[in-house]
Amino acid sequence: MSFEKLELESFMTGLVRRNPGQPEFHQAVREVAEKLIPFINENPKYLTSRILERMTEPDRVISFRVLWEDDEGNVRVNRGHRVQFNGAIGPYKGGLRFDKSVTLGTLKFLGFEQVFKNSLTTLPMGGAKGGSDFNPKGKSDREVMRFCHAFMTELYRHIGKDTDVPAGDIGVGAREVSFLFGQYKRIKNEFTGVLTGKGLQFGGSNARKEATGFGSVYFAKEMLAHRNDTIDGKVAVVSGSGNVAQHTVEKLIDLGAKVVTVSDRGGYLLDNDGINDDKLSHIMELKNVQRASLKAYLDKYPNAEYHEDKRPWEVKCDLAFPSATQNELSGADAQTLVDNGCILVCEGANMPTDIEGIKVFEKAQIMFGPGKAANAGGVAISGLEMTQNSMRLQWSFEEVDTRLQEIMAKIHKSCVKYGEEEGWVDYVKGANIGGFVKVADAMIAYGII
Ligand SMILES: NC(=O)C1=CN([C@@H]2O[C@H](COP(=O)(O)OP(=O)(O)OC[C@H]3O[C@@H](n4cnc5c(N)ncnc54)[C@H](O)[C@@H]3O)[C@@H](O)[C@H]2O)C=CC1
Ligand SMILES: O=C(O)CCC(=O)C(=O)O
Repeated sequence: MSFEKLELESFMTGLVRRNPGQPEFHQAVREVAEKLIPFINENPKYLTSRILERMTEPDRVISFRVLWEDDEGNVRVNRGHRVQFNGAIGPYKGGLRFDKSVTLGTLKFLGFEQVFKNSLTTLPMGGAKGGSDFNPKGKSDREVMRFCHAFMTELYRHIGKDTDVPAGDIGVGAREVSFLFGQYKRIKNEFTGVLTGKGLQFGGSNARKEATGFGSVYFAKEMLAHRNDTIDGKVAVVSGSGNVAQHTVEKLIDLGAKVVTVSDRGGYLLDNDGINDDKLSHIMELKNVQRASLKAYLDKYPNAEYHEDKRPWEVKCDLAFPSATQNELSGADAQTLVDNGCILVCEGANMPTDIEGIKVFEKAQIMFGPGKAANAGGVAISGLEMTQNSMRLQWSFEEVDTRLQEIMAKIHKSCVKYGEEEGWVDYVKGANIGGFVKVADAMIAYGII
C-alpha cells in the first residue's frame, strides 16, 4: 500500500467540502494543519493511518431542541449541541457556551482546539464543546434558570463523570453551572463530578475560577523567562472583562505589571493610571453582579476613558492578552501591536488572533502563546476538579495553584520541545505537535476504530 504525502491546500479543499458554512472550524483546522502536515509527512505511521483526516472528524455531534418559558409566559425555542470531538485519551471534556452567535461550526472549532489543549495539559481528557444560541443578555435569573434546566433535561443522557464532563465558557459561569448541576443531580439522583466549575460548597475546586486567567499569565511568565525577562514593570493590555480577563488582570497586577485596558462588546476601557486591586474589584462588581457596561466605570473613576466600538490593540504596550472571543485581533491589529513595540501576545481566549494576525507575529518573531497552550490552565484545573471529586476531597487554594504553575511550565516545555527554531520559539507549531502526538498515538494503538 502506498500513500501520497499530505498537501495543505488539497487537504483543506476536502475539509471545506465536507463541512460547508463553518468558517471558524476551517480556520482552526488550517492553523493546525499548516504546522502538522510537514511533521506527519515525516512520520509515515501518521500518514498511513490517515490520522489527520480522523482527527478532523468529530466522534459524534449531538443536537437537540431546548424549550423554555420566559417571564411573560411566552414559549421560547433554542437549539443545543454537544460536539464530542475526540475521546482517545480520556472522557470528553470542554465547556458550554451560551451566546446568540453560537452555531455548530463555532462549537466544532472549539471542540477541535480542545482536543489538542487537553492533551497538552498532560491529564487524561478527551476534547468536547457544547452550547446554545440562547442569549443570556437581558434575561432574568429565573429565565436563565429555566433555560439551564431545560438544556440539561436533554443533555443529561449524553454525559457522565466517565463519559463527558462539561464546564463553563462564554455566557456560562458559576450561576449557570449551578443550575445545570442541580438539574443533573435531580434527574439522575446521583452526586458525581459530571460538571466542573461547581461552587466550592458542592464539589468545586479551589482556584478553578481563577485558573484560566492565572494560567495564561503563568504561561507568559514562562515565555519571558525563556528569554531571561520578567513581567515586573511591563505595560499590559487585556481584552474582555469576563472570567478569563478578570483573573488575568488580577495575576498581572500581582506580578508587577501595569494593566491599562479591559474591554466588553461595546468598546474598551483605558485607564492610564493602571488598574489596581480596588479598581478590579469594581470591574468584577459591574460585570458579575450588576451585569453592566464598562462605561459605568467612569462614574467612579472619571480619569479613565471608554472607547466605543474599538478594541484595545491601538494602545501602546509591552504585553497583550486577548481574552474575550475568537477573531478579535486582526492582521492590522497585530501590525499595530508590533509597530508599537509589543514583545509578547498570550491568548487567554480561544483563537482570538486571526490567521493574518498570526502571520504578522511569526514574521516579527515576537513571543506568541496560542490559546490551546496559553489558556489550558482552566481545563487543567477542571481535570483536577474531576480528580478531587473521585477522591471525595478538596485541596487547598495553594495546592491547586502550585499544580497549575507546574502544569503551565510543562506545557511551555512541550511547546519549546516541538517549536524551538533558530533564535526563536514557534509556539504555534510547538503546541500543535505537542498536543497531537499523544492523541494520535492512542488512536493508532486502538486500531481502525
Ligand atoms: N472560562 C474558561 O475557563 C475558559 C475560557 N476560554 C475562552 O476565553 C474567552 C473568554 O471566556 P470567559 O471569560 O469564560 O467568558 P465570559 O462570558 O466570562 O466573558 C466573555 C468576555 O468576552 C467579551 N465578548 C464576548 N463576545 C464578544 C464579542 N463578540 N466582541 C467583543 N467582546 C466579546 C464579553 O464582553 C466578556 O467580557 C473565550 O474565548 C473562551 O472560549 C478559554 C479557556 C477556558
Ligand atoms: O474547564 C473545562 O472543561 C473547559 C474549559 C474550556 O472550555 C476551554 O478550555 O476552552
